This record gives sequence, structure tokens and C-alpha cells, in this order.
Amino acid sequence: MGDQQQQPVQRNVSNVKVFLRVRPFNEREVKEGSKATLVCDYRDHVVMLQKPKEKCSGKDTDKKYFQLDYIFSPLATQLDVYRLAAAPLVEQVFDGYNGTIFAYGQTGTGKTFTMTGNYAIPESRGIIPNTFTHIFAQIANSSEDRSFIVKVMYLEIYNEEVRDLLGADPNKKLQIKERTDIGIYVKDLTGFTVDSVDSISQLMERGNKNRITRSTMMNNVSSRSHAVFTIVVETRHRDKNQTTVGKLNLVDLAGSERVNKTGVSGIGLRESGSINQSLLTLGNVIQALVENKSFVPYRNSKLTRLLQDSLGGNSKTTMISMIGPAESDYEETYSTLRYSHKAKFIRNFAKVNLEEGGLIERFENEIAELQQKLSLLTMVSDQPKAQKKKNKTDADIEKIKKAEAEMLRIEGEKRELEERMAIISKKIICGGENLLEKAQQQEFLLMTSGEELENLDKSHQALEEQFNRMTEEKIDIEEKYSSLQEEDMDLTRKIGMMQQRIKEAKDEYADKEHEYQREMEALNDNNRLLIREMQLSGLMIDYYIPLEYKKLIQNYCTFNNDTQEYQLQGVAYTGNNMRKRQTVTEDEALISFEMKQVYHKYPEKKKVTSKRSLLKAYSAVPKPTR
Ligand SMILES: Nc1ncnc2c1ncn2[C@@H]1O[C@H](COP(=O)(O)OP(=O)(O)OP(=O)(O)O)[C@@H](O)[C@H]1O
Repeated sequence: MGDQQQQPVQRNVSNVKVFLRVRPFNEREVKEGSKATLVCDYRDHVVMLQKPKEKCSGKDTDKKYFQLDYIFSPLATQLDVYRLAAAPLVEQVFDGYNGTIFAYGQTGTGKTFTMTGNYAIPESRGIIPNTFTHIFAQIANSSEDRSFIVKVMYLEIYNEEVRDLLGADPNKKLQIKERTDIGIYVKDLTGFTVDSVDSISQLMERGNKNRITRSTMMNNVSSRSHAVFTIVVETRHRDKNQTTVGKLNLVDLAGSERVNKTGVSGIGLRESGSINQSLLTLGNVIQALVENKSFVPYRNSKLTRLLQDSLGGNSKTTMISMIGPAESDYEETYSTLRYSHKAKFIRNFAKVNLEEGGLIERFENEIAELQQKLSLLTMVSDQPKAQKKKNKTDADIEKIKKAEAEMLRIEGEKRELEERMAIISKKIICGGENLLEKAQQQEFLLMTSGEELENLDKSHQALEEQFNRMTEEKIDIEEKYSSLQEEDMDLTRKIGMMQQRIKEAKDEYADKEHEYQREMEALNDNNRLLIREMQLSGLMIDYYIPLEYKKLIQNYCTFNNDTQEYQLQGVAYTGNNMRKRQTVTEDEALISFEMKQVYHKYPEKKKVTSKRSLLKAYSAVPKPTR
């Protein structure tokens, strides 16, 4: 299987999917009045394993919990198991992926029942025969620009020897080999190309007859070997000019067993030893893979070597673990659950297997060559026959005989070519070809309607999940909403405070404005008073002081920048100095000070009314005497 392109191969990383199937109580267990050792939570896929009463210590450890990918109850049908655990992998084989489904568990728990079942009763058919119907239905439903070759192989590992269940000699020991391009394979294993459900089913039945089984105390028909039924689907995608090859391994393991429980002896004892040994190695491989160890003991058993690609390699893998419900199987069930739970953590790296020059291409080329030969022969045989002469010579008769013999030979060769072409053409199945019998079609319909049910189930589940999600979202929104409400309340409170502050500021502004108006009015009043006073002073000066005095006085008047007042020079010559100085009370001084600052404050009438009149009180200018 060489990769067509040199681009890096895209690997699909996926964990091993682990399904659990619980077998119903069997006849023996019912007779013995066995108690159940399990309680399953089918919704959350959790199984609780309870220690038998006599072994209980009263501690929490008496109960063990395991979560798996899915749990099938004892009521689950073969189709339920097929649809959920197998169908998705079968479909991926058509995309060029390798897939492995293996049944694991203690002896007598239902591995063969799950993988093979009873072919004679359609509803009891197991995964392997249901896969046949699915594969051919898939081909019938695919587009016409696809062609397929389906090939099957069937082997068993018995006492650490690989045997070909479909080979001429089932006792012949085969060898497991490895190649970088195709991975692990069994050398000289017989492969059969099949073109119908019947042909593949016949091969399965033939192989099953060759499988070694034995009656034990635990199982009337106990498989003494691990069996691997392999279906290879080569798909030629004409539209993409690409060929993919997907390989599906359907594995029915022999069950682990306790010799004292199964009651085997002699050959059975040896079988038991090698079964347990290989299952122990399988457990060690699972352990090593889960712990990410650099060394994984694949080579310690034929089983693990053969399953190397399926465990941590190029494959999508599903494990179906079988357990019995009875308390008497507690230890074995515990062991199965422990390994199954571990297997969930194994990571596989599947890739699409692209094939260059696959079987389909080779067969198609061969058919083209055969067709060419056939048309040449037809041309020869269609050549006009020699004219019939009335009087034939011996030589003529000889010639005719030769020609007839040649014709016969050509016809024979033509027939052979046609047969060969028919055989080869039969191997290639075209997409859209209806390969299912009516009954099988009905079965497939049953499966698809089951699929619809499952889809309904899934959509119901999805709706439930959506509902839960929405409820969570609602709670989330409500929480956010209430926190928003709180925030809103907080903001409203802050806005109220701000509005209050704005109102206060506005009031203050109005007060200030009012005050300013009042001040302005006071100033204006003051100004008016001053003007009046100045008018009075001017009138008195003009009236009482002669002009020459006035000019004289003006000449003596200088403005003092420091005090910002007019001062009289040579006051010594004035009569005012001779006058007894009127004492200015503290109050008056204060008033005079205040008057400089606060104009709207009116002094009492009796006291100094203005600066100027204050100044006047100290005037050094003599009053004219007339
Ligand atoms: N889910 C089931 N429903 C009904 N019967 C079942 C179921 N599972 C198993 N059985 C019955 O239990 C018996 C033992 O089953 P089976 O042979 O498949 O076990 P096993 O695990 O393959 O055992 P071993 O490892 O010994 O080969 C069979 O008679 C089978 O029909």
C-alpha cells in the first residue's frame, strides 16, 4: 500500500473506544440463584461492581466504579450492538481506514455470540455477518464512478500457532511478518475475493467449522483459539483517480478462564495455558501503551503481534468487553473491567491508506488486454470463407480441414478469454450494483430504520443536551442579569448622587449669581454715592475755594503710588496742621479698612461714609477764610 503523494500523511488520532456488554443470567446461574454483582448507570455509562458479601470489608473499596464509552444492557439486541459499536468503523473502511473490533472477556460471557451469533436466525446474527450485509449495501448505495474489490481472510491463533481457517490445510503453521508499507501481515494466508453476501457468508461458515472449540463447565461451545476475520475493501475513486484500501479486523478472542472453574484437563489444559498467557500479554501491552512506555511487549505473543497495528498503531479500534452479571464471576469481571477501562486511554494513529496500482487497476488493465486479443481473434474468425468449388481436389479438402481446425482453436481461445474476463470482471464490483437479495434488502432497511431510530435517539439526546445547556445558560444569564441589576442599582444610586451634586452646584451657582448681582448693585449704589459726594465736593470747592487757591492746592497735591492716594506737600504751611488732630477710633479704622475691601457694606451715617470723606477728616488744606 504505497502512498501516492509524497505529502506528509495525515494521521487521525483517536482513542480505543470501549463498549461493555452485559450478558443476561444464564440457565446455570438462574438455577444456582446467583446474585448480581453489578449495577449499571446506562445514561452516564458507569458500572458499579460490588464485592460479594462474604468478601466485603465494609470499606468504600467494596464498590468499584468504571466509566466506559457505552454500556449495552442484557436486553440489547444484536442490531443495537452492531449499529453503535461496529457500523461507524465499517463505514470508515470505505474511506481507506483500518479498523479493528475485538471482543474481550471471560469465557462464556458472549464474545462469539456478539461477533458471530447464530447465522440461521437473522436477528441473532452477530457483528461479522451483519458487516457483510452492511458492506454490500454500502457498495450498492455508492456512486457509479467507484469500483470495489472485497477480499476476506480468516485465521486463528491456537496454542501460539497461526492457522489459516480458509486454507487447503488448516493445520499448516503460518508466520506473522511486517512490512513498512502495509504493516503487520500473515505470510501465505489465503485471501478470497467475494462479490456477494452469500459468498462471504459461506466462507465464514467454512472457517467457523475449522475453528477449534471444546465443551467446558463454563461454556458448551468454548472457543479454544483467538479468531481474526479480516475484510479488505479496495475502493477505486475514478473521479479522483485514487485508490484507497481499508482493512477491517473482526476479532473473537478466546476467553480467559480458571482451570478449576472450566474443569479442563489434558489438551484443554495446554490450550488454557496459552490462552491465558496471550491474554496476559495483551493486558501487559495495554498497560505499557497507557503508561506510554518506550517498550511495548507486542512480540511476547502471536495475538499481540498480530494486533500491533490495532493497539497504538494505524487503526481505529473498538473493544467490546463482555461480562457476566453473576457474583460468582466477580474476580474475572473485575479484571475485565480494569483492562477495559485502561484500554480507553490507548491512542491510535489511523491514516487513509492510498494504494498505487492496486488490484482493481491491475484487473482492469488485464481485462483491456484480453478484450484486445478477443477482437483480434474475432476479426480472424469473421474473415470470408474460401469460395466453395464444385470439384474439390484433395489439396482443397486438406485446406478446408486445416481452416476448420484453426477456427475451432480460435473459438476455444475466445471462450477461454471470455471466461477469464468474466472471472476478473466478477471480482470488481461497480458502485450502484444491487448485490443484495430482497430479504437482505429488508434486513438492511431494518438496520437503516434502526439507524433512524438511533438518529432520533441521538437527536433526542442532543435536544436534551441543548436543553441542559440552555438551562445552564439561563442560570448564567440570570446570574449575570442579577449582577447587572445590582450594577444598575449601583449606577442609579451614583446617578442620583451626581444629580444631587449637580442640583447643589446649580443652587450654589444661583446663590453666587444672586450674591454677585447684589454686589454689583451695591457697587453701583456706592458709585452713585461717590459720584454724588464728588459732585458735592466739587460744588463746594468751586463755590468756596477761589480758583488761585485751588490751583495752588492742586500744585501741592501729588499722587502717592505706594498708598494710592493724593498727598499734600508742605502741609506745614497749612492751617490744618495747627488743628487738633481728631483721633480715629479703632472702629473707624476698621471701617475704613473694610470700606476698601467691601463696597456694598454701608457704614453708619454718623461715621465716615467713604474713603474720600475719611481722607477729608485728615485734610491738611486750610479752609479759606473770608
Ligand atoms: N447477550 C446474550 N444474550 C443471550 N445469550 C447470550 C448472550 N451472550 C452470550 N449468550 C449465550 O451464552 C453462551 C456463551 O456465549 P459465547 O460462546 O458467545 O461465550 P464466549 O465468551 O465466546 O465464550 P468462550 O470464551 O468460552 O468461547 C452461549 O450459549 C450464548 O448464546
